Amino acid sequence: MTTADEYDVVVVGGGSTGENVADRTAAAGLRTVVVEGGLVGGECSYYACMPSKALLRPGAAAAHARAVAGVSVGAGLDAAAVLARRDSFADHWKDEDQVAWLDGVGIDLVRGHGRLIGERAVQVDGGRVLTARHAVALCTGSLPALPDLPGLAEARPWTSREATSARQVPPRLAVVGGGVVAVEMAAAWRSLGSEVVLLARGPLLGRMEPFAGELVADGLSAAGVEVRQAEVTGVHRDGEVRIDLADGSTVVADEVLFATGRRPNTAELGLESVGLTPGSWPEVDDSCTVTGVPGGWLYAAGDLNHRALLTHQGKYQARIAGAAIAARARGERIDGGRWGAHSATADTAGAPQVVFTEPEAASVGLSLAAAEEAGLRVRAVDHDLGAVAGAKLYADGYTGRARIVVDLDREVLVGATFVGPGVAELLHAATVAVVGEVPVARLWHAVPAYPTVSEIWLRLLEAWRDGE
Ligand SMILES: Cc1cc2nc3c(=O)[nH]c(=O)nc-3n(C[C@H](O)[C@H](O)[C@H](O)COP(=O)(O)OP(=O)(O)OC[C@H]3O[C@@H](n4cnc5c(N)ncnc54)[C@H](O)[C@@H]3O)c2cc1C
Ligand SMILES: NC(=O)c1ccc[n+]([C@@H]2O[C@H](COP(=O)([O-])OP(=O)(O)OC[C@H]3O[C@@H](n4cnc5c(N)ncnc54)[C@H](O)[C@@H]3O)[C@@H](O)[C@H]2O)c1
Repeated sequence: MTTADEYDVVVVGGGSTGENVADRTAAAGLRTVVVEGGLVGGECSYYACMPSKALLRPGAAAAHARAVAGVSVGAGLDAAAVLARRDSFADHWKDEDQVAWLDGVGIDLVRGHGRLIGERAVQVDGGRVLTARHAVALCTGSLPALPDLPGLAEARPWTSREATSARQVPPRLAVVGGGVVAVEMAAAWRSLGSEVVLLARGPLLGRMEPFAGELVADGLSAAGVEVRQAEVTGVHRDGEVRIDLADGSTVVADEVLFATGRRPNTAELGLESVGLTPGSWPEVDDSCTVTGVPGGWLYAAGDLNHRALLTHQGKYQARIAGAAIAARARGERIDGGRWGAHSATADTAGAPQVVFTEPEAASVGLSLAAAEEAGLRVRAVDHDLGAVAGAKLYADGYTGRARIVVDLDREVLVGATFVGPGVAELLHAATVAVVGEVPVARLWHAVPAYPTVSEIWLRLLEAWRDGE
């Protein structure tokens, strides 16, 4: 027998995105429930951002210390201590704290697998039915996508989950892919002592400026990772793993990580009950309202809508969607214009991302290629980051590069990229410049302190002025 529970808002998926949608709708006085089938907090807390950055930070800290003459650092990392610190950043894979937070802000939690069964109705584990007076927000995230290769399933490959939660350092690790997960996990496990081979079928970090992938590849090679251009044709496990490559050679490893992208977590979500296709990425407008379903009651935010697969962008979409749900519930108009209160404009115009390798790669907005593809009249201005006094002080022999992409018609930045040690914290200034559409002429008055790495801004502006 099923029982019906009526809420104002039903959120399916309590990852970082779902938590933030619920936070906003509950704060607006709407009775909100979160349905979560795993751990409240989702991938970011337990199998993605937090554990991966906890694995990467010790190697980066050691590399930065080694790059300053006179500082003495031991040979390697204490892997057991690094893994223990990682465990604590993953809250030991327990979600009590996040459940307590939901409770504290008055959001109900129903544990189980949620599935749409029609308009404004979600069934949990085939039993209890939750109905929504105003909105259902789908925030079920994405799953690792594995290629269809002979022997792969039987070879029990690592996905991002095993790569962030493994308790032993594999002596030999092969990593397949050239995206963010591949380069970060290659760097992390190399720093912990694994022999790592990275098998990429194209340039690394293909969505960033080309120099980002090149400098990150150099950094990985310098750390001892073997970076190979290769197409994997088959995988077999017989104790160890054998990875066959298109050139006829074979790589042998103890574990193989497939970091080959993501697929939507919608196969078992009941999309067919509202006329959508199971297993697809739901299409949304800028307020994260699903466009294929009439009535404006269904939202999809975070990884699930495929706009920008990043925790901070998912949370941004959650704030936007939560505000849109609240506005519609009050009968107010949606402010959906460019940079409007209910428009996730930054997803396409100003989303920042940091790749936490050594060197780091940090970018916001459009690359030169993406800007040109979008039909903008742009000029890229580059500068050597290592030539800046602050960078020379930061690390002996500092190697890095920076680029701004300037829209020639409006004379504003539409993109910026920094690659080098410690550049992550440079990025937010660029995000403010891009999102604020600050005229280049005004940026001259934003004077970077001497001698910081931020003086790269001055060098870039001089290069722009001098037409280099
Ligand atoms: C290795 C790795 C490292 C990353 N590092 C970073 C980083 O440094 N910075 C960054 O910004 N991004 C990073 N990302 C991306 C980031 O993890 C995702 O963008 C983010 O987790 C998406 O959040 P979400 O809430 O949309 O989805 P998820 O975190 O996947 O949450 C979805 C939730 O829904 C639940 N769920 C799914 N289906 C159902 C259902 N039918 N019923 C009930 N519950 C359900 C799941 O259990 C889960 O808790 C990384 C990703 C990976 C793989
Ligand atoms: N620091 C961060 O911000 C961070 C860290 C990790 C992940 N993430 C997010 O998580 C998402 C997933 O990351 P990802 O690295 O898995 O995906 P990705 O889309 O960034 O990269 C996938 C890579 O796999 C390759 N690939 C795909 N199919 C393949 C095949 N059959 N054989 C060989 N190579 C193949 C692609 O060419 C690409 O290089 C990204 O969108 C990223 O934004 C962010």
